[in-house]
Amino acid sequence: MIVEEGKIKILAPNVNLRGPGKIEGVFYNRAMVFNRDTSIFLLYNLRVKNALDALAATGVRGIRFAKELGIETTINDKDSRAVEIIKKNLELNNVEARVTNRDANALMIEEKYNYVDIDPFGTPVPFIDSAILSGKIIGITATDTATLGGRNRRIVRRYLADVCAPTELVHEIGIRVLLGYIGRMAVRFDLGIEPIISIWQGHFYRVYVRIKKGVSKANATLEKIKNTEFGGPIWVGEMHDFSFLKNSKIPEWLPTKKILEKYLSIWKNEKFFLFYHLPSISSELRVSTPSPRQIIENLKEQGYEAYPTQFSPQGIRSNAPVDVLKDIIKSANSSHWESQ
Ligand SMILES: C[S@@+](CC[C@H](N)C(=O)[O-])C[C@H]1O[C@@H](n2cnc3c(N)ncnc32)[C@H](O)[C@@H]1O
Repeated sequence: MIVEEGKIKILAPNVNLRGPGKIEGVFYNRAMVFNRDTSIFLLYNLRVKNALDALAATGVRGIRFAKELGIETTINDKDSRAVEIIKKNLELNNVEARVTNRDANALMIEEKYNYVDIDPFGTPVPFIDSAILSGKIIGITATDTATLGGRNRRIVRRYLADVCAPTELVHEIGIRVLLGYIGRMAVRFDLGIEPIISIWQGHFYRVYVRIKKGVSKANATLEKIKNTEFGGPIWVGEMHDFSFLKNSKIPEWLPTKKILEKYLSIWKNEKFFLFYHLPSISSELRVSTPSPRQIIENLKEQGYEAYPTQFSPQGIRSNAPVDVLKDIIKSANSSHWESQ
């Protein structure tokens, strides 16, 4: 089957239209178009010279790097059937890239890249050490979201963490477990990390991280990894690079441009550690939940910062203390009844 994505066409022997699934063989996952678009978005704005698509399957991501961005790309998969498909797909798109048939870890230990992409089935843990050593910037997908968020506490230890969060916070905690893990692995090599974008969409997390050399960067990274009331160790620093996001542009041709626009408008201000979940606070107060937009306005009127979050349409990120928020919710409820 031939599928189109962005500016390329892909010969895909197995196509998965929804969710991560467990299809055998070389497969193309339609549910990951947004995931791939975020890497095109990042590299379009960072303008790197070379990149490694370390776990490539059909090669769709790496071929997009080469064709859409003109990046010198190495496309790798340890499965020789995948490598055959990748070569055919390069021909199909009339574009060149280096294709390798190696174990990704062996390749990354030997070679350095401006950007390294790790997009495995399930957990990225087996590839993180070598990705940190190979890439100046790394993009990591994790589809083991239940594990990372602590819903499977038995195996969250895979990330050397122990967390337990209320349902509404599970995905932010999960991303912070992942960032915390990458950070702790980096500091062992006297390296530090700086997140550029952190993403949750349905069944995956995706983080883009700069790897910074030096003891001071490693120390600064450790400062941002702590135990919290929801367990740990987790990343407690910012999840995004706001100056990068502020100056970034979305390429016109991305198939999920509209979705990315929505996310970007949220990421640009997605500050602070965790968020307030309005329905939880309202139910504690036994009142109804006002609209998040109204609460954000009220908080701003009182001089606080307040923003939406990608993790919940009913969530608000703010530097206001919870009591201020409770007062606002209560008065929103009484003015609602007065106006009836
Ligand atoms: C989820 S798929 C990659 C999907 C692809 N990045 C995309 O965007 O469509 C994971 C791929 O990793 C490959 N793989 C698994 N372990 C590997 C290893 N140790 N070294 C290289 N490739 C590996 C598998 O053969 C599979 O094709």
